[in-house]
Amino acid sequence: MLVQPPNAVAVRATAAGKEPLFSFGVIADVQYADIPDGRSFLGVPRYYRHSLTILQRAVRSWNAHNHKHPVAGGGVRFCVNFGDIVDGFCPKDRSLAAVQAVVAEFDRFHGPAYHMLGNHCLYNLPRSKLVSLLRMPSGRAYYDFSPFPGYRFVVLDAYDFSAVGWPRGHPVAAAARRFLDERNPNADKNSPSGLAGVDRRFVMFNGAVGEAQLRWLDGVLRGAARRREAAVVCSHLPLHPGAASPSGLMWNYEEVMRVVHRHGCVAACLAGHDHRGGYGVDARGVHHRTLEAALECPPGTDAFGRVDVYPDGLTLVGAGRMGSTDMRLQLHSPVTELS
Ligand SMILES: Nc1ccn([C@@H]2O[C@H](COP(=O)(O)OP(=O)(O)OC[C@H](O)CO)[C@@H](O)[C@H]2O)c(=O)n1
Repeated sequence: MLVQPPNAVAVRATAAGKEPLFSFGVIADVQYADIPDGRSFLGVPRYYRHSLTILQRAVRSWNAHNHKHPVAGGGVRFCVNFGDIVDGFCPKDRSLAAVQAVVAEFDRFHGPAYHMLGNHCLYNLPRSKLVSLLRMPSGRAYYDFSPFPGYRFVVLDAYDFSAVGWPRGHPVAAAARRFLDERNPNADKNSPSGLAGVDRRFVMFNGAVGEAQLRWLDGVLRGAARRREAAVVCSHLPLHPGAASPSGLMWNYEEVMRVVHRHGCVAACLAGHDHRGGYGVDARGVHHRTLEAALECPPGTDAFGRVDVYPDGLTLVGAGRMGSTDMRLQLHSPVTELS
């Protein structure tokens, strides 16, 4: 059975020729640092300064769209930054200034910016400091908000259970380290060498949603389903093997997706982290879009986007290296049994 949110009633038109209900801006993996260009561990060029220019162009584009389309209730109402605001190579005495420089660019956007934590954020600054600098509305790194009647956005903390971002000796860091030791035999736990298929996700630069956050997610989605809201889940780490390389996935993506599928109200899961980007639809009809990184765009190129939300789906309008993706609503009846 197809379940639709209240404002989907009787509207089955495609995006063409229709005004969106509202739009939001997206950008991922800015990884800004005021340092010369470099390369990833695997040799992919990274443009640490140019990524800030891309963010500036993104903000100008979102603001200009609102100027051109001053639709009542519509327009680019907010933007979402999918994490890794600063790069791990940023000299640590300049981490704070780098994050502040990026936040200052988001402040030029004429609406709220919603952030999430990535591994590179946590290489630079303590999570409590980041939660405050990034003005996370709940005072913690996971939260939800409703930007438009009938819609709910959920932001996950993908490093809630992780070996990064917790002080040495912290019980979470110690437990996450034991978790990795049991699954990754390499001395360097950032290396997926020898791991096969989705087991390649068991590396230190990934993490998981912890038990308390899973219970919170269950409650938020239960409430959304009861109110017949359509939900969008935002996470630094991708949640579907069809939309990312195995080494980029969240450790417990299956557990998170069981909660997501249980309520039948999630239209799409959006993510960053896997810089090449990806897209797939899972067996329950949930769209998974991993966004291309700003960091790996050579000067003169871009990677950011705008998502137009229609009663029957979401359309990502990508700029530059961020491809456009049409995601029609396929919400299903809730799954009552865990599979
Ligand atoms: N095989 C590897 C890969 C990486 N590392 C080290 O791990 C740290 C994080 O890697 P990095 O590529 O910078 O992580 P990102 O979050 O930018 O990107 C994630 C991937 O794209 C997911 O698909 C860094 O210190 C690397 O040197 C490693 O040791 N061995």
